[in-house]
This record gives sequence, structure tokens and C-alpha cells, in this order.
Amino acid sequence: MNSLNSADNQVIVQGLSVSYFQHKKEVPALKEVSFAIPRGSTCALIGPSGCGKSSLLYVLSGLMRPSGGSVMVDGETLTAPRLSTALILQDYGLLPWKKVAENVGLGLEIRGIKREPRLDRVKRILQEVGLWELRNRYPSQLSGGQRQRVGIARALAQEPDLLLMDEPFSSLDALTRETLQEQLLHIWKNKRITIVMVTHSIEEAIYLGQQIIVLSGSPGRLLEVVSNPGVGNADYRNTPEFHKLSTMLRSKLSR
Ligand SMILES: Nc1ncnc2c1ncn2[C@@H]1O[C@H](COP(=O)(O)OP(=O)(O)OP(=O)(O)O)[C@@H](O)[C@H]1O
Repeated sequence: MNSLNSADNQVIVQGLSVSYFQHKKEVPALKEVSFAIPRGSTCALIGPSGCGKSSLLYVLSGLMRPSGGSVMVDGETLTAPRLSTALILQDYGLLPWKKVAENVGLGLEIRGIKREPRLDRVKRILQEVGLWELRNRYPSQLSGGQRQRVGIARALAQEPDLLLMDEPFSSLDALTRETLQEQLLHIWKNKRITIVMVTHSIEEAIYLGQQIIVLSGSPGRLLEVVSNPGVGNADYRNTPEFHKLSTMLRSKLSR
């Protein structure tokens, strides 16, 4: 694991605990978790259902406050959402009454970016993710994979330096999922933004996460930070290294 204090880290999580309150009773979701995420790297969060992966992502987004410990992003303690952090939720959060291009430009509109530069940026992003032809469709007229790409395009339109994704490809069929995983790697290689994703899939975590944060069962504690330098290598899925990691993570999570 890289040093928690290194200036190369964009995100530093230290002694982080998260609790919910139900009927005035504290329900711990995460307990004293510490790790760091280097700038421009990819990180996958895995662990059993209910171990606090989504809660951790919400805290990293600044939308949820921890009950203990701290999160630093770019050297500053996070106390509110940052403009350059984008969060993609499981249902993509698209507005059904707005067309693809309007959905992608939504965040920019909310931030008061003028029509002309906004439309320029939306066009560029839609072309980048191969959605320009579909710009006038409504979300209901798209496939699940296309909808997910609109969600990604909307996040990229913000020009984030930190992209947080909660199980981004979980509802997609295997082939569409692999295509989008490739596309995400392509975006990451071009833009070198920091990407943190929650996933239930061990294979997805290995394919996409240069660092894999493994959490134990509820309340989630840090079990291990696995370094995975093969991410982005050609044909990584078919390498012995990939299969070895997959066996290792499977055995860790089944204990
Ligand atoms: N709003 C809430 N109120 C009370 N408890 C909650 C709330 N949201 C989540 N929890 C609890 O906190 C714990 C962590 O939930 P979280 O959704 O972060 O886990 P997760 O690892 O993302 O789960 P999954 O893999 O099933 O999506 C769970 O025990 C869950 O029941």
C-alpha cells in the first residue's frame, strides 16, 4: 500500500467510520477504514453485500459526512461535494423527459455555463463516447448500455478529476459490459482522471482496478489493499496473473 501522506495521492481516507441511525440507534456501516488513492489511478471497492461500499463512495463524493475519521481530497479535508468530483449512481440518474444531449448538459446548465460553450462541450463528449447520433432520443428510447454511456458522458461533461461510480455496469449483459469496461479504460488512458468504482464482480475489479480495496462483512473494515499493476495491458483477462488474482480474491471473500 502506498504511503497515506504522499503528495501523489489524490484521496486519503484515514480512520473512516460511517454510521446510520435507525430508531435513534446507531448502526455502524464502516469501521476505521484507511487507504489512499494515487492521482490518476483506478481503484475498485469490493466486499460482501452490506459491507458499506456505497456508503464509502457517498462519503468520498462529499454527499455524506463520516461519523469518525476523515477524507482528504487534493490535500483538503472534504466537508462538501467538490465541483470536480463526478458521481455516477446505479440508475444513472437520467431525467426521462429530457433528450440525451440535454441530460448530458444538465450539470453544466445547473452550474450556469452559457448555452454556446455548453453545447460545444456536450457535442465533443457525445462524439467521444459515440452517442452523437442518439443526441435527440429520450432515455426510454435507449438500451441499458446506451443509457449507461449517457450517464458516463454526463459525468465527463463536468470535466472531473475524480470519477466515482457505484456498480456502473451491473445491470448490463456480459458483452455490453465488456464493451463499456473497454470504453472506460480508454477514457481513463486519455484523460488520466482518478476513477473509483464499487463493483460486485471480482473480474471487473481486477480488469479495471489498479488498486483493489477489499472490505470485510458488515460493518465494513479494511481487509486488504491489493495492488494490480496489469490493468490496461492487452488481453489482461486471459493472463495467468489475472486468474491468480481472481482465485486469491475469491478465497478472501469467501472466508
Ligand atoms: N439509509 C440507511 N439507513 C440505515 N442503514 C443503512 C442505510 N443505508 C445503508 N444502510 C446500512 O448500512 C450498511 C452498508 O450499506 P451500503 O449500501 O453502503 O453497503 P454495500 O456494501 O454498498 O451493499 P450492497 O453490496 O448490497 O449494495 C448496510 O448494513 C445497510 O443496511
